[in-house]
Amino acid sequence: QFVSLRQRILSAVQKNATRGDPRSVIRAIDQFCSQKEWAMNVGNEKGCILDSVVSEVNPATVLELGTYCGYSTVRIASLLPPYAKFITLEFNPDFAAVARQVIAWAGLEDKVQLVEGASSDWIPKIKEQFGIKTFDLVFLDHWKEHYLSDTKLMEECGLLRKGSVLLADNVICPGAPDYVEYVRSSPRYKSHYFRSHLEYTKAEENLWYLGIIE
Ligand SMILES: O=C(NC/C=C/[C@H]1O[C@@H](Sc2ccncc2)[C@H](O)[C@@H]1O)c1cc([N+](=O)[O-])cc(O)c1O
Ligand SMILES: [Mg+2]
Repeated sequence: QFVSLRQRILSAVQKNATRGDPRSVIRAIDQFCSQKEWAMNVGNEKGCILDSVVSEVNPATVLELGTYCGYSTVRIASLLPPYAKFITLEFNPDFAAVARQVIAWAGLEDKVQLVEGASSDWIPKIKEQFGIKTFDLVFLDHWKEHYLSDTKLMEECGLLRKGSVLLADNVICPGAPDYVEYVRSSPRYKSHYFRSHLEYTKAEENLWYLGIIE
């Protein structure tokens, strides 16, 4: 019968990765997506940039928008200090179900809370539901047309502070032009981009790094 791409990614992890070894989970997904079928994981090239930003920020609180199969969730969670609080929001229950199993295979289920639902519904509830004041790091990788509205919503909900870092995937491809325009023209943000390539391809892409300066 038909097996979905997300199921094939999960099977590749269960077949080729070692339980409790996050790096082997990442490698298994990257091998599957570069050799068998493309999927919209952030991938290894941009993933290394993500790793360096996580290591540099060394965040106590992290929010990921768009879990998908949990690839970037595993990359981030494997680098966090023990006391860190990491929330990842996923709208699609089928992707959430696969991501939970990928995160568990990596042995990181205690490091991250996967919350199902829409970011626009959950962002206003995070403070009281999870006891988080502000986020040190936010990784945006969900619907590109929601980057701007969700960033404004996080500002309005007081979830961002001076020093918070926002890292956005796909500002070139598929693109988030309104978001780039807003942050580039806002005095609140110091921004720059990391040149890279679209996952598993040679297409030009950037990760968009934003530091909140006031
Ligand atoms: O479309 C892309 N990503 C959209 C990702 C969406 C993910 O986030 C939620 S939506 C949601 C909504 C609200 N709250 C949480 C999650 C979806 O269920 C999916 O898991 C994309 C596309 C390409 N590409 O090349 O076409 C490359 C990429 O790297 C991409 O990230
Ligand atoms: Mg992406």
